[in-house]
Amino acid sequence: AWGYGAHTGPDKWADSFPIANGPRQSPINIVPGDASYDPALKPLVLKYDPSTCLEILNNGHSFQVTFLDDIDSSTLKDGPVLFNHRLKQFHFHWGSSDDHGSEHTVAGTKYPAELHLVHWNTKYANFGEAASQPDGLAVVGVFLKIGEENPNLQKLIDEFDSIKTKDSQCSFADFNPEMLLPGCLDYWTYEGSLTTPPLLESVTWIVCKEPISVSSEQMAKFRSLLFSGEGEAECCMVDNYRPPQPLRGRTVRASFQ
Ligand SMILES: NS(=O)(=O)c1ccc2o/c(=N\O)[nH]c2c1
Ligand SMILES: [Zn+2]
Repeated sequence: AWGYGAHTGPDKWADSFPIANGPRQSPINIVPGDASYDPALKPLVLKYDPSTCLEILNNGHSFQVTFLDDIDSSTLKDGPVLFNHRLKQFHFHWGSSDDHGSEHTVAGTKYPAELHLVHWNTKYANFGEAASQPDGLAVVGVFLKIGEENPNLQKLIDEFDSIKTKDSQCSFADFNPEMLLPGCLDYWTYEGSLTTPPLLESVTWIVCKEPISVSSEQMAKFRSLLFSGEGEAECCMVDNYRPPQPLRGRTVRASFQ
């Protein structure tokens, strides 16, 4: 099975998932100077309902908070997308130290972590269907930057003792992911893919320019989660990021000047 280790990591994914070498893979290095400002891009409209928050889990690749997506209560509209999208889950990617860990980079700058809010286009029946369509998913990426302790991230960290090992989960309610968004929703957008297998080329990426804060101590708590399952040799969940992939002629648009 795929992972982030020497024998299972990103350089090996193409063996089982040949699309890894496809024309619209993610993440990418965003070069602000090369991005083209598009005045036609609308402001992002993110409306999240905390009552749709279901559980927090460790899936062996990251930790994830999943949402009830059977009605239009937590949605993404406008921005670069033409249709309404529903929030399915959010998760993170991070490094083994504070100087790296994000998937996207900005002019080569690596952030210590990156949040992904995963939404699916409601013109399709469900996430699985949407994930196989070129316009099926919209993922909002938010960078984490070392600074003040983030009380909203702390609400997630406080659950980590219950989800330390692979395939553990616990119920988690009334969390509003809006609290994890930066104040300014200026973004870059481009057509890309899932950054983990199956690496499907179905994602409109929406990467926020402004990071949110996380303290170094909070990042250390992220690194206390385990890739390994209960009763297995402990393997710290760190460096669960794919490095930037070739742009292959794609245009990155900016919603701001
Ligand atoms: N890391 S990512 O591109 O946001 C992402 C989002 C949703 C995903 O679902 C997946 N398998 O079912 N992989 C995956 C990666
Ligand atoms: Zn992700």
